[in-house]
Amino acid sequence: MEIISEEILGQTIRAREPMSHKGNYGRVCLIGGDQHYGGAIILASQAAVHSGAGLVTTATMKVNHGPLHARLPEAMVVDWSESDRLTTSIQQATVILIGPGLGLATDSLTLLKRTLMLLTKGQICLIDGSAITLIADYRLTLPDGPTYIFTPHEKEWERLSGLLIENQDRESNRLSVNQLKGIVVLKKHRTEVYLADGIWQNPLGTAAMATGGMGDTLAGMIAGFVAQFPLNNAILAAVYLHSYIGERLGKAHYVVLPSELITHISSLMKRFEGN
Ligand SMILES: NC(=O)C1=CN([C@@H]2O[C@H](COP(=O)(O)OP(=O)(O)OC[C@H]3O[C@@H](n4cnc5c(N)ncnc54)[C@H](OP(=O)(O)O)[C@@H]3O)[C@@H](O)[C@H]2O)[C@@H](O)CC1
Ligand SMILES: Nc1ncnc2c1ncn2[C@@H]1O[C@H](COP(=O)(O)OP(=O)(O)O)[C@@H](O)[C@H]1O
Ligand SMILES: [Mg+2]
Repeated sequence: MEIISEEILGQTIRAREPMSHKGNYGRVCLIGGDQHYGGAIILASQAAVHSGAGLVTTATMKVNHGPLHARLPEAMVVDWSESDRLTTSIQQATVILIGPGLGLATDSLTLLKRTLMLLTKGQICLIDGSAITLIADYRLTLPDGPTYIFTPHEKEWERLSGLLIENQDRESNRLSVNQLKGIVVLKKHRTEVYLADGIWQNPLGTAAMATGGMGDTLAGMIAGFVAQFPLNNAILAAVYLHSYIGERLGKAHYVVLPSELITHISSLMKRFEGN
């Protein structure tokens, strides 16, 4: 197992080409946020925009549209029950993130199944939060073609892999990840990233980050990073930077609010950008 270091940031985050435009920085479609968990998809969307994703569309329950737009006018919104618009948004996306605040209702399950069916080769699909629990509970199979990134916390990983938290050692995790045919970011105090060809551990992070919405924020950051940068490095850099900011804020704050962490992403990306 290798340890992620600060160099990953300069190796991954590139200075922008002067002649580039928003279309060069990825189209991210985020799907989630029911009547109880609108905050989760708002945080994920903010994190994707602040990480530099070129175009962000958020498909969420209609009740969340006003709150989302009030905080993040940069995002486009789609009513997740409008199936034609949703289909177009998914088809046009280079990166799809599904799960933050999606909930476990029948409509959420239907939405997840429909999203999975629409995915095509070359797209990157991040699966977080409720989407992980639904895939585990209903044993959904994922179509071949897209690249999948799962971002479970330990309990979600227990549901998905069948490994009890106390049995989640690296060898057992590796075997389960291999069966999933995806990348797994196993979130905990020292998050582990299971890539196809190696396991990386995040050396950063603090208990000041143990607050609702922190994982939704990471999911949005990873979505923004993989929309712009090469896959494996993008995941490692997003995981590292999320905790780097969390640790810094944690020195002066008892608890780090995800919405505060998000406001620091872009300035730190600028500080660490490589040529
Ligand atoms: N503002 C919003 O809208 C927010 C919306 N959210 C959305 O809510 C949805 C449900 O997600 P969820 O994570 O809150 O609930 P769930 O999947 O039941 O897991 C909790 C269970 O797992 C256990 N557990 C064990 N180890 C753990 C670990 N390392 N990290 C965390 N938990 C661990 C834990 O143990 P316990 O607390 O009982 O000790 C408990 O039994 C999802 O869509 C998410 O996006 C949230 O992001 C919050 C902010
Ligand atoms: N004690 C801790 N030390 C380091 N990081 C933590 C700690 N507690 C939580 N985190 C981080 O916060 C995030 C929590 O994710 P998750 O449980 O999915 O939150 P939520 O679903 O509420 O957004 C993960 O990135 C995790 O690594
Ligand atoms: Mg979560």
